[in-house]
Amino acid sequence: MASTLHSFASPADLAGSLAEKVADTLSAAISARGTASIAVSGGSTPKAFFQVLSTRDIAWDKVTITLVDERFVPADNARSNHMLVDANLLQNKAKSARFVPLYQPAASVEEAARLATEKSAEIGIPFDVVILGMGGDGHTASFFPGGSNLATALDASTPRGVITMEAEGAGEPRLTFTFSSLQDAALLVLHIEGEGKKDVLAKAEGSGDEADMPIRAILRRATSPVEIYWAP
Ligand SMILES: O=C1O[C@H](COP(=O)(O)O)[C@@H](O)[C@H](O)[C@H]1O
Repeated sequence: MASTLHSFASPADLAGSLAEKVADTLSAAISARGTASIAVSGGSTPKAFFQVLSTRDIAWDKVTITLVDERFVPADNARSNHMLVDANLLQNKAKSARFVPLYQPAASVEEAARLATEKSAEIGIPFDVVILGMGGDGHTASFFPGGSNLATALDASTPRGVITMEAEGAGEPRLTFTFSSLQDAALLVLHIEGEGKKDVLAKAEGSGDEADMPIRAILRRATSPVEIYWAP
């Protein structure tokens, strides 16, 4: 599917524009169905965007927020994506939104993935908004090069849900929605910042295997247009 690059002069300009686009999309879904859903990424990039989005005046009590992926750590661990969302998005007006975590205490990461699949099934299909990030290795969500379940994660025929992923570059074991869960969002966004990430994107947009740069699966096969938001 096609992608569109939206470039901004600064991360602050990007955060304001993306927050407005997301708020409009969520509000339209609420007007149409009475509810809305958004799956966001963690890492370091989205913090400013989360802070601006949290101040937007929409019916947050009708919005369900979840994560596209999570490290297999509790929410009080500094590596937790839940912690990042809690501290920066579930604040201000967005405090009244419902949050569905991917991590929960379980005997194994596989059991945690099963529980997360069960819990997230209530959110509804497709997501209204998905915000993806991208690592310097071309991973997105927790689709890491060399990942233990990468082929399954990227296979369009894999049922929607949360699966596990382990990879050299991932640190802890991961919980990640599958490609099939994310790729048909009403608004599908790739949010990256910095010159380095722009170079990674250019490489990903070139030829090569999806397994080497898994973001290629989204760029090449997502059903929804990919809106790329970039600032230096
Ligand atoms: O580990 C992760 O990395 C990616 C990219 O993070 P960034 O800090 O380079 O923006 C992130 O999208 C993903 O959610 C996270 O688990």
